[in-house]
Amino acid sequence: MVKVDIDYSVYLVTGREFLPPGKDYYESLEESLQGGVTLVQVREKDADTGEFIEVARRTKDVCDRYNVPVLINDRIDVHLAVGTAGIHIGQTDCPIPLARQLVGPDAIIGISIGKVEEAHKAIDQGADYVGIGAVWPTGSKDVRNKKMLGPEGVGEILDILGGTGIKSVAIGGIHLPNLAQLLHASISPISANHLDGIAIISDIVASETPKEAARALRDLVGSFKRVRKTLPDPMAIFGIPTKRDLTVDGLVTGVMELIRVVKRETPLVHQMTNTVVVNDSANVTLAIGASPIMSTHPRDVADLSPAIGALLINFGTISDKEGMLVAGRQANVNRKPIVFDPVAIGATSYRRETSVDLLSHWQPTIIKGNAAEIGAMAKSTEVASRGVDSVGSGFSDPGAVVKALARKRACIIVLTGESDYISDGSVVLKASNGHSYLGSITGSGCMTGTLIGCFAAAARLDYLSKKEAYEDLSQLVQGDMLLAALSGILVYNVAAEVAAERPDVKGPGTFRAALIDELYNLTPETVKERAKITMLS
Ligand SMILES: Nc1ncnc2c1ncn2[C@@H]1O[C@H](COP(=O)(O)OP(=O)(O)OP(=O)(O)O)[C@@H](O)[C@H]1O
Ligand SMILES: Cc1ncsc1CCO
Repeated sequence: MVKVDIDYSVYLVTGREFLPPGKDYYESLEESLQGGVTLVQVREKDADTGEFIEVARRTKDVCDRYNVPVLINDRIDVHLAVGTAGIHIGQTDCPIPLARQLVGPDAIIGISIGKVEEAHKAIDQGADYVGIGAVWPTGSKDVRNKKMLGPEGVGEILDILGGTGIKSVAIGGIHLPNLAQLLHASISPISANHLDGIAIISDIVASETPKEAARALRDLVGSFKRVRKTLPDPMAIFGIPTKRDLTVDGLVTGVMELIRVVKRETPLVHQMTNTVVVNDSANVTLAIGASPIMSTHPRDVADLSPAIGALLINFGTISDKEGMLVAGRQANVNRKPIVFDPVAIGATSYRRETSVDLLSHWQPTIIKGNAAEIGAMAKSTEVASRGVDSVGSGFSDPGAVVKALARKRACIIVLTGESDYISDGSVVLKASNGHSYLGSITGSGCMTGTLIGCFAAAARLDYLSKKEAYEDLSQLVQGDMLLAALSGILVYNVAAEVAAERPDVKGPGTFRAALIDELYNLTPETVKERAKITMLS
């Protein structure tokens, strides 16, 4: 098989030590090939040379029957003896230039990399593919002293590889439940380069049913790669090929429709939020026509996940981390949208660390924050915070900030303030409704997050009910999440304007009650009349 024809989608790395008791290695291998493994690497850490050659030879015999190439881990002599397709080497093994001299131009050479500098070196030295990892902690390799890359770290490396023709697979801690998260969140921010596949050991080798295990992984990777090829705009984060009308009028019509969907479907919105706003958030959810459930226990949130329409994670009083880890992961598995509100993230190192931890466990759909919070997420020093509040005049170019962060985090970004900015990494919207009273009540931003969650649930239901909805196994969420974010922002701010104009509203206290009433009474037509939206790109 020539190099360019090699399919890296599901790259099995063997490990006889991981076989379930009583399972024969060759039987397991054959079943995994039947399930759709596309490439095999023989990895024998303890075998002596004679045994390694024997295992490699028999592995190649089995793989030849499925037209699947075999690579050898580390041992160029074993590769030469058996005549496999190539080798895989580590950073401390034989250097690529010397290996190339030994194996010749037609053999595949792949190398493990975990850093940006190693990616540059692999390019310079002419690697055919790189194995990027470890993405997450893994039981199959000692990675205690290695930095876990997470999907975002993989994305940074993919940007370096973009346009070079070098293929890429990710490795380390990859399992079916986190695969869609990995594929989606590692799409590189600048060049929209994506993984060519995943390298898997235990999920296949340790399985009693390797055929089914391999098939499930292959179907998901295959679905992802197929869809990425056909996207009209690879920079649009969620890449949903719906016929979105990208004009201000089209967006407003979409918002009006989502308001109706919320009222008609009453989606259940699971909220893990802070103790300051929990009651107000439940009330705004009811006022708009959705149904709130506030729950934090890890077992309870896992049980709830299949039934909810969307999940809000707001770590304002930062006390339910365990539950947040479980709820977010389950939301990804069940393909439910997640709105993440990293309240006061810039204020303490504990909050920053918690955010890193949460976001390495699950992929958010929408991140919403004020200027200080979005600034901290973007590692910008332009805006300062005072506790939960943002201080100062904000970003000089807020549109550019939200767009870049949307690409970096592979999700929708919402920046709130006097004007709000929303981006999916491609489009940038500015929404200028609202009232200064919103800055004078506590939890104003938190309630915005709640409403965005309600509309994310509605957008998903709306998508699933339509004829053009299609099944993509790798989709992390379904539905127009840019529209959901815009809907939450518009509805909240238009209701605030109407409330503030009421003669009985004398200040923040009466405003707070009036705001819930006006959310309850709000019609799609009022939103259309008052919406102030500009499309910045
Ligand atoms: N001066 C203002 N004029 C118009 N709208 C505003 C103003 N201040 C805030 N808003 C609106 O209020 C909502 C919350 O935004 P804000 O940036 O105040 O959140 P926050 O600082 O996170 O709030 P909190 O920490 O109290 O939850 C957004 O929908 C935003 O558009
Ligand atoms: C005041 C406050 N403190 C933690 S969360 C919260 C609500 C507004 O963000």
